[in-house]
Amino acid sequence: MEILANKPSHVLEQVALEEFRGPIANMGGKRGVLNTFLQRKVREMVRGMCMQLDAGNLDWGYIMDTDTYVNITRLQNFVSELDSTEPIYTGYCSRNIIGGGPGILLSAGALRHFLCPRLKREGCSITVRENDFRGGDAWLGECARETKLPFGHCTNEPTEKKGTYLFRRDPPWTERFVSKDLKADWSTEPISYHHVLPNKNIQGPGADPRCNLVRYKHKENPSGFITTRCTPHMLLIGVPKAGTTSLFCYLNQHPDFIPPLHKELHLFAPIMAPGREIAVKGGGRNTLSRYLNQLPIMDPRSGKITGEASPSYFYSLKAPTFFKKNFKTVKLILLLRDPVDRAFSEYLNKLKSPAVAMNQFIWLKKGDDILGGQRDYFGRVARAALERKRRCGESGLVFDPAALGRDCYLPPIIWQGLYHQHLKRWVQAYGKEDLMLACHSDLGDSTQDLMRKVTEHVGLPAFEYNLSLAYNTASHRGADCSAAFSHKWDSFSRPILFNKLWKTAAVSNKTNNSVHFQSAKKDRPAVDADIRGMLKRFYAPSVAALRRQFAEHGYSECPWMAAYS
Ligand SMILES: Nc1ncnc2c1ncn2[C@@H]1O[C@H](COP(=O)(O)OS(=O)(=O)O)[C@@H](OP(=O)(O)O)[C@H]1O
Repeated sequence: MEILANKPSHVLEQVALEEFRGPIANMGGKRGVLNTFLQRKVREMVRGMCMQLDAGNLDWGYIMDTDTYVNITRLQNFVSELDSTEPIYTGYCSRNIIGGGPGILLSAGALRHFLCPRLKREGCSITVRENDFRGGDAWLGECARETKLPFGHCTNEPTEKKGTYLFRRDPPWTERFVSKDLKADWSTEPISYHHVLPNKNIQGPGADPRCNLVRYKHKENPSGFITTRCTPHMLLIGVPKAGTTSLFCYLNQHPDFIPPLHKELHLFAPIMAPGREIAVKGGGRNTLSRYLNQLPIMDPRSGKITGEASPSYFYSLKAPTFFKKNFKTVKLILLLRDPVDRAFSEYLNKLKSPAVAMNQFIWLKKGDDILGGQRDYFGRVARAALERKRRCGESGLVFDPAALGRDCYLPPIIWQGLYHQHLKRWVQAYGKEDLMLACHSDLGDSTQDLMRKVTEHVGLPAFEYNLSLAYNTASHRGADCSAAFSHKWDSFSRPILFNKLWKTAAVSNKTNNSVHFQSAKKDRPAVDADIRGMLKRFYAPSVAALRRQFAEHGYSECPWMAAYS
């Protein structure tokens, strides 16, 4: 017995497209083009089966796409109880056709006596409709009706015993989203299911526990389908200017890590004002779905994970509990840098843009020469921070730009170094097994060791990273290396927002990114010794509190901490 499992090969698609280039160009509406292509594709697949039949090579034909999972042994068992000379047209029965997703089974009888003679004569017509989704399965359904080929052997009809669905519309890991009466018994593996990534190495329906599956409806997907996503399994939560770009870009090299649309998706963006949570871009109810659309689509059986790096999360009041509740399997990483070096790096970065600098060093007056130099401006920031702390007390300092007029305002460049205030929320929500604390200085000579720990922490197999370059350094600023890794996406896995936002940008960035944001690990200008002294005095109590937190929760200290006592 031969089953011709007819996945659309590139050749077949090419043929369909080549033949169709003219009509497609004249058709205009996207749906119409898609419908026509899909219908044409299935017609070519059935034609291929007819040729095999004529050559005496076919008992059964099975039409499926690259996103269909099929257990061929189960399929063979299923057909072994049927007579291939009978006209059989079956699979997932949907109204009066066989739905295409999980595959369509056609017997030699159905092909020989119904479909093939018709295709050889006038064929079945291709329907072009603009606003109606009519895929290849609908075409085959109409063709079957025209030729009076009956459909049957449905295993998903309401009368069937629960759990006998053999051709399923969705993979087992989406089961919990399916309404109760449709729930199947997955202990018996079905013949096939739809909505998987093409992955030839996968056996069986077991899902990866690292995938925390969520289902949501989103506007961006033109088909309007409900979508499932794994929430990020890894989050690099901070701190800004601690080498987060390098760490994230190194991790992107791992073959089992699939990158998101770009670094810093910013589900929370509290930098300008902790407490005033600003969920960037979109806002409101669509925020989470927009966020998820920037993540790749993961097959939970693929052994791969995704994650993202938004250093501002560390300062969010809501993020720790939100992630705990909604991103259930998440592994967090926090890199901490000496707060004075961190502030200086931020200062050097913000100097690039006077407008941003104005925002950051907000107590400077309009007309001040912001780009004047370290001694003037970084020094003024340091002096003002100390003076304000003396006058207002640490608890009296305000971080909200709404309080700009008040003399106790402390701008982000400084308050972001008060780590102890923010760490407490994270250690309350997460234990050591989920929250990894590391030091910026680990990115020096011991980067390989740091990456080994990171890899282990996020549950990936060991990997030898290329750590020769550093990203986002003072001489080569830029926070995004995802484009350099976008080859890891295929048409299934790539983030939905990719199409909208990145179509052209990604292509032009691809080459740029791999060189532009990288440099040799160079020294940047040193912090002036007096200014360092001032800021050290400012941060000393905070670092002391941080050390107590580290001790209490069993973390190893960073080398710079002792220098603050
Ligand atoms: N491998 C390695 N070793 C040592 N230092 C490194 C490395 N990679 C990045 N860096 C330094 O980290 C600073 C940038 O940090 P981030 O990428 O976290 O910045 S950002 O918050 O994403 O903008 C930036 O610090 P400054 O140069 O002091 O500005 C980078 O030089």
